[in-house]
Amino acid sequence: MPEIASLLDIMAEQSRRHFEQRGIEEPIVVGIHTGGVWIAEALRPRLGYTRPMGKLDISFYRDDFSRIGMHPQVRPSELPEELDNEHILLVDDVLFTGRTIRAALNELFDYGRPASVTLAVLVERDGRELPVEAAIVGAHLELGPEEQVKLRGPDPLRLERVRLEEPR
Ligand SMILES: O=P(O)(O)OC[C@H]1O[C@H](OP(=O)(O)OP(=O)(O)O)[C@H](O)[C@@H]1O
Repeated sequence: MPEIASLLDIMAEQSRRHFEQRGIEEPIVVGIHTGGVWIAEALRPRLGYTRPMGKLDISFYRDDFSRIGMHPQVRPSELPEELDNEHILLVDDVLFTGRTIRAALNELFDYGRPASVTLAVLVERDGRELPVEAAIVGAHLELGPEEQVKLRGPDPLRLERVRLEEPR
C-alpha cells in the first residue's frame, strides 16, 4: 500500500494547480467523516489554508441507510454558516461506487448553493456506479472485485487492503 504522506503531497500539488488555474485563492475544505476528515486535516496545512474547515456526516443521506442502519457513531455535520457562492474542496479517503459523494453533495446543497465543488480523494478504485469522478487523486488502486481498501487512523494514518463484507 502506498505511503500516505506521499499521496498527500500529490494531492496538495494537484489542488494548488487546480485552484490557481481557476483564480480561486482559498476554497472551503470539507471532509467526509471519518477518513475524509483526517485527510482534509492533513491536507490543509500543506496548502497553507486557514479558513475554518467543514465536516460532513452523510449517514442519513445514504441511499442504503435502511440496509446498513445507524452507524455506531453518527456525528453532526459542522459547516460554515454560509456556503452560497463559495468554492468547496470536498475531501474523502476512498472513491468506490460514488454513492458517498452523491450523498455528500445532497447534504451540502441543503446548506447552501456553492459556486463550485471540487472532489479530492486519497485513493480511487474501479467500481463506479454513479457518474462521479475526482479532480484530485492521490493514487489509483487496482483491486479485485472482492477487495476494498480502508483508511485506518488517525495516528498513524495507514491504508489497509480488506475483503468486501458483501457485494454492494
Ligand atoms: O464510493 P463509495 O462506494 O460510497 O465508497 C467510498 C466510501 O466508503 C468508505 O466508507 P465506509 O462506508 O466504508 O465507512 P467508513 O468511512 O466508516 O469506513 C470510504 O470512507 C468512503 O467514504
